[in-house]
Amino acid sequence: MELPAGFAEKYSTLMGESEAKDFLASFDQPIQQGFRVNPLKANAVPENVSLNNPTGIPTGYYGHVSGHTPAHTTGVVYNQEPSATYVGAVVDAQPGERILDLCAAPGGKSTQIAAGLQQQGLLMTNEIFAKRAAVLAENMERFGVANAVVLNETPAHLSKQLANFFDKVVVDAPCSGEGMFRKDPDAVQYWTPDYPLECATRQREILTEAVKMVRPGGQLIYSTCTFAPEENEQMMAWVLKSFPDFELVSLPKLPGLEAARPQWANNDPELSKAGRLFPHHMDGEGHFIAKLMRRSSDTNVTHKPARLPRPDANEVKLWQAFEQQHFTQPITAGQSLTVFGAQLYAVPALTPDLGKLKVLRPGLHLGTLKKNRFEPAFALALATHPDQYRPTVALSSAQWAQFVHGDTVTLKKPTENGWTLATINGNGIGFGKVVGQTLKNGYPKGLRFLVKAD
Ligand SMILES: C[S@@+](CC[C@H](N)C(=O)[O-])C[C@H]1O[C@@H](n2cnc3c(N)ncnc32)[C@H](O)[C@@H]1O
Repeated sequence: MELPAGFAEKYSTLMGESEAKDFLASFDQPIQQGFRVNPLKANAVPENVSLNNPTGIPTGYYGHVSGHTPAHTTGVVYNQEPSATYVGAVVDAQPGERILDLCAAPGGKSTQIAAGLQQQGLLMTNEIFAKRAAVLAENMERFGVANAVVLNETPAHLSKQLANFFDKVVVDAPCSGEGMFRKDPDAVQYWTPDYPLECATRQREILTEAVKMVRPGGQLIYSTCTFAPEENEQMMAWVLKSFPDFELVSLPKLPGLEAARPQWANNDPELSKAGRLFPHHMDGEGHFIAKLMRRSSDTNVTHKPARLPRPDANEVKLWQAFEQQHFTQPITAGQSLTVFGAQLYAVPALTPDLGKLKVLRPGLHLGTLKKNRFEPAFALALATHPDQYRPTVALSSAQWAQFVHGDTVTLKKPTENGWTLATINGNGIGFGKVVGQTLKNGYPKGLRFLVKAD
């Protein structure tokens, strides 16, 4: 690979000739692809994929799963570069926590965090760019996440509204992307010797807001996919100096994860608590990960609960009638509901007042309120375990191909009429309305595709 001018020289100076030789040679090695399986789903083992997991991330494997497979369309897998899966492992989300993923699109870390939360607690997932935020929302839906609020905001707006709120704030920072050179040729084009410093300026701005949102005793997880010390060890040295109530904490021992290099910053030995992944030492791309703890203080933090537009009594009745008819147990008991236009959402229990923040999804999209009827949403289908819902219809592979193409599916025998959860390999793929032996297609128009024969 042709590396940008000045890159090899920089790392030869930093690493010394001997290590730099191996490091630079790694750019000519093929990349490793990876994917994670989704523990929120049934049968979370994709078909036709050999499972190979030397990283120690329990749900992470080497390989790639096509977007046009039952496993991908039902949210059983998320394709993610192996090193990137380490960030979620360091976040180590636990059921019940409140977590903010501040730079979240397209959703690799957020879907991994959601898996750890197991639908309990709150994930606020944010992306500053609207188009990327839409992709984030789509991935959260496909993964079947029921306890996420998706936002399209600046870090500064968020920190004004959500100071001291989160148990964990994740900053997977926009960076110079040196660790992605092998995977993304655009990253090579962008790079100049000054680019890491430009990125570092933006990272300091983001971190200045991020620290405000960590509750006392909470954690800040910072990661990049670059080798540049300016964005890594030097950034952490700056955090420790600028925010004295934060301290670095040791990372879990994971294969290939090595200590960061204090000598690339101010020699503070604390910096070695952060971690690095190098492609000449492990089978993945370059990453940096650090975990910081905010020392506890007496700050008494209270946040008002979400104040979102409520559905009227008739609208609530329409949803409850649907819920009673189709779900084996109520799924929104104790949760508040909100309406955005005609769209009904279930708001995650811990959601605070969102003020004037730009909200893309205030929780799980339940469906559309029509005059005297309710139409369930795609997101609800993907978040519903088939055991929770009736009626369901199990599609064959050929019927699944018709369904994701948007075609009407003819069922083998007549089943109960009405809104039916179509499934494949034990997971929901969408709702469709059954009339006799016909399943009318409810697969979203924007997601439809033609399954090509091998
Ligand atoms: C490394 S990517 C995030 C990848 C994501 N966490 C994942 O795992 O899929 C960094 C993200 O930060 C966003 N970003 C760019 N500038 C930003 C800013 N000033 N504040 C917050 N986020 C920003 C980018 O649009 C990008 O989506």
